[in-house]
Amino acid sequence: MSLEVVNVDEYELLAKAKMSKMAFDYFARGSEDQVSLRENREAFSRIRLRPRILVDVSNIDVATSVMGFKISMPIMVAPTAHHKLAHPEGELATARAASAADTLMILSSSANCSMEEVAATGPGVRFFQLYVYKDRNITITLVRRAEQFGFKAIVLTVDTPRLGRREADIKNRFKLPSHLVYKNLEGLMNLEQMDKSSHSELASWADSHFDRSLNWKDVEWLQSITHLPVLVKGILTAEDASLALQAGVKGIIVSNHGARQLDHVPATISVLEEVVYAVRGRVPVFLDGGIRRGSDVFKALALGASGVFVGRPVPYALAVDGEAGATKVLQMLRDEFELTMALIGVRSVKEIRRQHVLTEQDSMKLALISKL
Ligand SMILES: Cc1cc2nc3c(=O)[nH]c(=O)nc-3n(C[C@H](O)[C@H](O)[C@H](O)COP(=O)(O)O)c2cc1C
Ligand SMILES: CCCCC(=O)C(=O)O
Repeated sequence: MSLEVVNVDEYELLAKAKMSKMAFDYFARGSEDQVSLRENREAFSRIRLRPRILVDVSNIDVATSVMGFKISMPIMVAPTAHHKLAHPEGELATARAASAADTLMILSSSANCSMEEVAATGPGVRFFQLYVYKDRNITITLVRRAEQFGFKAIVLTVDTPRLGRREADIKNRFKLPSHLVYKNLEGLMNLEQMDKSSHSELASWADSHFDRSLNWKDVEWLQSITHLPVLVKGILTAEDASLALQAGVKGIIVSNHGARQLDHVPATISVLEEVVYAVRGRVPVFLDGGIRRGSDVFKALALGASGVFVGRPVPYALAVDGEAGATKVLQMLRDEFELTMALIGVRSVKEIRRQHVLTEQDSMKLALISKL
């Protein structure tokens, strides 16, 4: 297929043309009124860049290291469920693309491929994303498998005691096609068993199986059953960042679940700095939500993130062009990030500074000071 895709967003339109309405809406939409979904993007556009000129940028190094693992760039793959809805190779194609880009991937616990299958695609730095189910033995088994199949950390998603209200899925009566399964959970639970209170099978499934009682004590419990580092994904406030540190987590992902959970929460890029401030360098802070350009990556790093994760663009690109599409998404973001660095006058990730960006709050403060 000769397609000249020149930016990440173009994959969304191409994917829409290829996928069923039910599948596309599942990937694309946020919850309720899509306020946070829009805001995740718009908040990036309100941040301005402050380039420095006449810096020798003939050599630029975008490589970094995340929790002790060297990767080629601070751009990684977020856990998104059901990649076989996008492409028959599912998460296997994603894993190959992440490895080829020499970057890190988080495998969703709701993937259509198992940890074992993903591990068998070859070497790669991979974390496993965990939901905690009512039956704790399932969680223990998943953690053991993550250890066994070489996953390097557990990413506990903490913003989903219940599924957010995704009205497109309700209208479309979202249902996973019968040939696709929650591969990591096969044999561990009755996958058919769910209350039918919602027209979305996803919501019914989550509401039947997710443990709504999950709390900070369980974060400590999770760490007590594994030697793998535990990160929490879904922190949006300084208060919770402090509690996460008290609970002993090894990393924090600032995330609003791609605006699919509580609507009207702020964009993740708008709250990153308060979390970074609360954490004060004790553990790495990452961000996901609305990353579509290399300049978004730069802005997140300038505001204190150690790296970012990309969600929807990966399944969109898979739908359009399989593994090659996912590879291209990572390559385009990397190239744009490198170009942004060059035009801003920084040569390595370490040289990115807070002074390279101007937020709305900065502008307000400057305006106030100038009136004094
Ligand atoms: C289709 C889809 C499925 C997702 N599945 C999961 C999941 O299984 N576990 C999880 O922790 N987050 C999940 N997320 C949230 C992503 O990890 C991530 O927070 C979000 O997609 C980032 O925003 P972006 O899509 O704007 O890049 C999902 C998001 C989408 C869009
Ligand atoms: C049952 C959870 C499905 C995956 C998920 O987290 C999402 O669709 O956002």
